[in-house]
Amino acid sequence: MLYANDLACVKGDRPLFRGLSLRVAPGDLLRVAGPNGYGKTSLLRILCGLAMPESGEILWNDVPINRDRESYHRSLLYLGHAPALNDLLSPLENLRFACSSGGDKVDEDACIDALVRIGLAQQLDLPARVLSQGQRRRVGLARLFLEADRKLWILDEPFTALDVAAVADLTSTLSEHCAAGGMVVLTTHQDAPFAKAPTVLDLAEVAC
Ligand SMILES: Nc1ncnc2c1ncn2[C@@H]1O[C@H](COP(=O)(O)OP(=O)(O)OP(=O)(O)O)[C@@H](O)[C@H]1O
Repeated sequence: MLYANDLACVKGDRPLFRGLSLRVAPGDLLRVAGPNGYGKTSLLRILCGLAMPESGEILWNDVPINRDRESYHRSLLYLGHAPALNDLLSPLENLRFACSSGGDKVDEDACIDALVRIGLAQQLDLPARVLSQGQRRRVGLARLFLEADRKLWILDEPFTALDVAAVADLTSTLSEHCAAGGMVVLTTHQDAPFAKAPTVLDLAEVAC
């Protein structure tokens, strides 16, 4: 379970939010909402341990995340808002690199299956620089099929640039992860067709 208690965040000299607490239990899908610049990405990076809050603490299974970062990061998959691709590498090479740098053993056939499943069968060997924005997004999202054993998925704008069918597919994948006892925290500015509406945390309510 992920638990954040009384978080405050300051960027530069500007306080973004304070008094923010949240709890994400197995099966939960939490949508972090709020206008541009209210701190959604900042919060997700804090929850991942990539940035420090001004105050407050974050616990994973009752242990502060900075006390056992390795175990926390083994349970976590974070996809940032911009697909981090090397333009010179193919989708397959990018996916293998992303998985191996995350510490996972990389099975080439599984990577190919994941890319085919996400709709990139025709683009497996193209350099990433020629991919469309939606295809670039899909390369990153293919990790979801490879890392389902990571309980907590933290996803920044995962629906951006996806077409209607891909949005529906991703919605199903996220729902299935939660139904299997996983947890999802995401940001999005668009409505996605979840069968069960996510819990919403609106940063406008804790903004400074
Ligand atoms: N290093 C920094 N120094 C100063 N300000 C920063 C820094 N990093 C982020 N900010 C500011 O913090 C605010 C929150 O940024 P953040 O990316 O978390 O917002 P967001 O809610 O995710 O926005 P969007 O909906 O546009 O993606 C913005 O006003 C941004 O300019």
